[in-house]
Amino acid sequence: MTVKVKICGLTDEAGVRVCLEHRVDWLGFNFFTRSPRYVTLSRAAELIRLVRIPAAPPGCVGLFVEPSDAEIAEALREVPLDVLQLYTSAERASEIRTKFGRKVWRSCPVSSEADLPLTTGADALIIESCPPPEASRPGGNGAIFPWGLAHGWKAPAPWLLAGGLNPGNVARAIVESGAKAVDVSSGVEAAPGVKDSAAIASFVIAARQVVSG
Ligand SMILES: O=C(O)c1ccccc1NCC(=O)[C@H](O)[C@H](O)COP(=O)(O)O
Repeated sequence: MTVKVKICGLTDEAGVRVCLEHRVDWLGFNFFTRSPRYVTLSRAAELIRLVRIPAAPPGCVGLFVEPSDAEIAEALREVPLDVLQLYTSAERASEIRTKFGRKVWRSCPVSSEADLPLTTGADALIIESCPPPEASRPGGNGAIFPWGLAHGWKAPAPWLLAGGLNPGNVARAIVESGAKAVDVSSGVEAAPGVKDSAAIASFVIAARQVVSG
């Protein structure tokens, strides 16, 4: 089975276009205002208009950190998001899923086997490393966790592996974790918030060379 790929934190047309060329499965737009990858709702909507052209467009994912209902409602009014990626508790994720009738992916910080969730109110889970103590944001820090932790995990939902992946380590990460889908942001950038088209292309090619499951 070909591994699916999400490229997160897109901010410009060049990044979106290289994702389309390489048939990336999901594009991520970051609505956390303190992120170097933050995009306004209108900018995300503008970029998404570019991807509605192909016959099989990628899914569009909006990333939120502890969002209020009002924040989600406004985003959904302005941006045609397929998925809400949430940094929040399982209970709040489930509540948002019910309230807004939209697919919800919950980001779960993992540093040991005990952190791997066994239940979920979400449609999918993104498992990634815990933020370093000095971090100013809960994700997008480029930190990794021991990928092998996920191997025997009885995941309660489909899941994506994230955190510190890059073109040079993604193949090994897939093999060691057994992931069927991967998510990257800082590992395909030339500088925080500036996507590198060549790195995006190399990442997708490297991930898809691995046969998972
Ligand atoms: O990227 C950010 O600045 C960010 C801010 C707040 C919450 C999450 C954030 N990023 C997470 C992601 O972009 C991805 O979904 C994923 O975790 C990959 O992160 P990375 O380690 O940078 O590849």
